[in-house]
Amino acid sequence: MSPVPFGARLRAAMDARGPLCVGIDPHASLLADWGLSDDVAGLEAFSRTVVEALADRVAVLKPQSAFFERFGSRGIAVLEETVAAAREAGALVLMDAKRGDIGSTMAAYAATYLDPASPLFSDAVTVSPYLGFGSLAPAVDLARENGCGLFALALTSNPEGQEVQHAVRADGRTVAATVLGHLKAANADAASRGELGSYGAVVGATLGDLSSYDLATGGPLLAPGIGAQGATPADLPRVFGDAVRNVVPSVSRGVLRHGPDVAALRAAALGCADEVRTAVDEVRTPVERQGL
Ligand SMILES: O=C(O)c1cc(=O)[nH]c(=O)n1[C@@H]1O[C@H](COP(=O)(O)O)[C@@H](O)[C@H]1O
Repeated sequence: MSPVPFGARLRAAMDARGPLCVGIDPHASLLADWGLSDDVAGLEAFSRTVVEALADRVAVLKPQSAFFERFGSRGIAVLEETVAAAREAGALVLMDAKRGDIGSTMAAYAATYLDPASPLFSDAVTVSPYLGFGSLAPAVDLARENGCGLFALALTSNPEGQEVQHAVRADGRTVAATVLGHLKAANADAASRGELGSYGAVVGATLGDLSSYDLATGGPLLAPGIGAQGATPADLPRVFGDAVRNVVPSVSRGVLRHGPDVAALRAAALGCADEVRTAVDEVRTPVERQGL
């Protein structure tokens, strides 16, 4: 039997738990604020607390691999435990690794995150299309095979991204629009079935008006930048327009700063998910609001 596609699983999770992704970003400064040591023991305590607080109630958890990798193999071991525990508790895990390389190497990255036999197997992974979208083909294929998803960097939340992503090609399209076009093609099958696609774009919530871009890729739009980078849930309709229905807002420090108290972490995440729901409801028609 073929696995349920990631897009369908994500839609179900967002409907059930609210449209929110919380990042697990164990910054050294957060470890200190939580009274934890800046070492593997601190990393482990931090990650376990976030999973305990949120994995059974938010739609998506997004461990940021860099903060685990900085502790070497023992940090990766904590990452493995974190992914497994979060999935076990019912969250979808989006590994934030932003991988990208030539196709033959990309196949190994794809196997790392999207092969069920891998200790880092996740529901989805962030990828960089800046070696050419076609170089991601092994990840696109493996994701399809295993019911996983990808989130390709299209319009990132950081201002430096513009020099690459807004660059205009010889045919007049921007680089970012080209990435969005590839994702739309990859999601076409799911769209023809009326389902959310499994191939997402990363589009920063910090970017202001994006009406010059076709964000209707048929897939999810991961929107980092809420909280510490200055965007708020109320900004989402203005930034994403009608595409806001497919937005998965992502917040890391804005929620994590409420730890280590489990109840406070939960309250922060659920409060944020409620704010997102309210903002998204603004652009829904009355018929959609009644679920008709
Ligand atoms: O792919 C991402 O998640 C990502 C893309 C992007 O454009 N901007 C961005 O901030 N991120 C990640 O989202 C998280 C943002 O963290 P906060 O600023 O603390 O909410 C970090 O882990 C970033 O690496």
